[in-house]
Order: sequence, then C-alpha cells, then structure tokens
Amino acid sequence: MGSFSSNDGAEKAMPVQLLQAQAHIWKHCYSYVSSMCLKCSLELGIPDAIQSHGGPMTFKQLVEAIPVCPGKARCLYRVMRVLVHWGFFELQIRKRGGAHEDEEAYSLNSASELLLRDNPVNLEPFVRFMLDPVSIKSMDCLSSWFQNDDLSPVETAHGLKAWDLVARNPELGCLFNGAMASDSRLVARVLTDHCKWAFEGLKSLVDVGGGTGETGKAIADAFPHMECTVFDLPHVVAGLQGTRNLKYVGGDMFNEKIPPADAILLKWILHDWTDEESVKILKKCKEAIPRKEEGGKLIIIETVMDDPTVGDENIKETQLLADVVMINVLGFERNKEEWAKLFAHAGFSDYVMRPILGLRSVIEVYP
Ligand SMILES: C[S@@+](CC[C@H](N)C(=O)[O-])C[C@H]1O[C@@H](n2cnc3c(N)ncnc32)[C@H](O)[C@@H]1O
Ligand SMILES: O=c1cc(-c2ccc(O)cc2)oc2c(O)c(O)ccc12
Repeated sequence: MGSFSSNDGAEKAMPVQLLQAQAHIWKHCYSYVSSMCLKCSLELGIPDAIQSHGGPMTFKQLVEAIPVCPGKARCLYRVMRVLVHWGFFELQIRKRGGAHEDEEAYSLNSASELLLRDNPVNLEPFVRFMLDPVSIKSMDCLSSWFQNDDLSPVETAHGLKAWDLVARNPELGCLFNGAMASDSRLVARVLTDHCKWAFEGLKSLVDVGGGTGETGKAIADAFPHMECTVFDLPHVVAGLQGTRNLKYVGGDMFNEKIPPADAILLKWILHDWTDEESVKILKKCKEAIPRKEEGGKLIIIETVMDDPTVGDENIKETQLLADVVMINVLGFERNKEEWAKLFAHAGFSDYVMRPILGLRSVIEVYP
C-alpha cells in the first residue's frame, strides 16, 4: 500500500496509509455507536437534566440527576465523552488552582438544545423514529434485499411494505408521524422567520400532503391574511380542527381535484414518488394554481443532491445517507437536472432553487 513515513532509516518505515485505512474502516464499523450514545442520552433525559440544572453541570451533578446505577457512572462518563466529541454537548473546564483540581462541566449547545422536550422545535421524535429497532432492522437487511424480490428493505425485515407497516403498527405510526411533525415545526419556523419573501403577496396556499398541518398552522399564523388549506388523505386529516384561516381538506392528490390557491406547498412529497408519479402530482398542482403572471407558483421543500454551492461536508454526507434511507419507501433524492426534467415534463416554464434550508432547498416553480 502507498506511502511510508521515514524514521531516519533505523527501522522499516510505518505504512501510514495502511493504518489510516484500518482506522477508516474501524470508524465506520463503530459509527452506529455514536447514534446509540445519542439515543441513550435522550432515553436518560440528559439534555433536559442539563437544562433543568440551569447552568454548566458537573459529571457528579449529572449522575445524581438522572436514573443511572451508581456502579455504572464511569461508563456514562465515556458515553458523554463521545457526545462531547461529536458536538452534542460542550465541555467547560473550570480552573480551580491545583493541577488536579480543574472541574469539568457540561453545557448545552445548539444541537442539544434541539433535543430538549420543551423546545417547540424539538427533534427528539425524529431521533426516536430513525433509531427505533424497527428502522434499524430494515437497514440491517439491505444486502438481503438487494438479492431478493422484495420492494424494500422494510419488507425484507418485517414482511410488510413501509406504509403498511406504519399503518398496522400504531406505536410505529405515532413515531413516524411524530418524526415528520417535528421536522415540519422546525422547517416552518425557518420558513416563517427567514423566508417570508416566498409567501408575500399570496392570498391563498394549499399544503399538499401537509400531514397533520404543522407547517400549514405556522404559515397561517405568520400570514393571518392568507387562506391556508392542508390537503392530505382523508384518514390523515379526519377530525383535525382548523382555525380562522386554516382548513383541512381530505383527498387523494393523484385522483382528486386539489383545492385552488395562489400557491401550493409540497414539502417532502415528491421524493417519495417515482418520476412518473411525481409528474402526475405536479400536473394536478398546476391545475390548481393561476398563471405565473397572476402570481401562481409551487413552493417545493426538498433536497437537491450534488449541489456544488453546498460546501458543508456534514450536510453533503447527511444528504447521501438520507437518500439511502429513502430506499425504504421506494423514494430517492434528486439532483438539479432530475428536478428540472420533472418540472419541464409537468409543463412548468421556470424554477428557482435556493439551498437555504440546510439539508434541503426552497424551490419555487412557475407555470
Ligand atoms: C413524508 S410525509 C410528508 C408530510 C409533510 N409534508 C411533512 O413534510 O412533514 C408524506 C405525506 O403525503 C401524504 N400522502 C400520501 N399519499 C397521498 C395522496 N395520495 N394524496 C394526498 N396526500 C398523500 C401522507 O399522508 C403524508 O402526510
Ligand atoms: O426519514 C424518513 C424515513 C422514512 C421511513 C423509513 C422507514 C420506514 O419503515 C418508513 C418510513 O420515510 C421518510 C419519508 O417518507 C419522507 O418523506 C422523509 C423522510 C423519511
């Protein structure tokens, strides 16, 4: 293998590349351990315990505040060390005079703040769904699925298609809906705080496949003069209560008329469907909006893969992994050219993509 470092010729040079390659493989064998440390920290209530403490918390204080057997505290210290390393908590060193008297204390950062139960944009439900044994088991069946006739790794692991599994297992259904709703609350906050321009001038908007309406509710509250509609399958919106400027409409986006509006929001819809199905959805949406000159548009919130303007390695890596997860629902993430082709096939004339939502972009599409 490749390069060897010199050590004055006294001994054979170390095979640096070989050992780096070993470390690389080990890292990826162990990387699920960091996911499990994250899950463990939520199950033990660590972010909430640090918040309740009201300031940087020593390890001793942390152990006293959470349900951990005293004899296992040393292991928790090691788990916390991993979580600090991966940027979930901050470790502050307080100088205390003598060399051995420095005190370490944990505090929250922007990642752990997103895991607090009382944070309106808490992402704990997303972690709980993604790291549930049912989800993990599906990914564990990836290679078997590549060699059998099943539609998805979920089917290989659990004997049911992803949506049937979610529908038949109420606990899993709650986890999935919770994960989607928590994502929607966060995206809605960014949209209404920082992307107001996308909604300005609109008198009406329909969130197609808007689920239980987390995004729709936030938009309706932020734009009280806009008439908002959440359109989703009848069983999803059954019994949901609207507000003065938000209503729920049950229907099928493939076969029924989508309620007319100035703009249609499609968040995390098209990546669930093939190109053929997506073109059908887009055509249905086009029928529901006015011409471009009259302000008609689609607002699509989706990932755009391989975007050279995205420099953040964390985002690029996560987009690649999220795309593999989508195999479970027969979905996939598209690049700019694939999106452009879809819009053209559905009869749209123009689009603007803005990679301003971290992992996802705001894509405005014009008739
Ligand atoms: C991945 S979820 C996204 C939900 C929401 N937009 C979000 O981002 O959290 C897909 C949504 O599409 C809805 N959906 C699936 N098939 C549909 C159909 N034929 N007509 C209308 N909605 C549908 C589902 O019920 C679900 O709420
Ligand atoms: O992040 C996800 C995960 C899923 C998913 C994975 C495994 C299952 O058994 C069911 C669902 O589905 C998603 C999805 O449909 C989506 O639009 C966005 C994200 C995810």
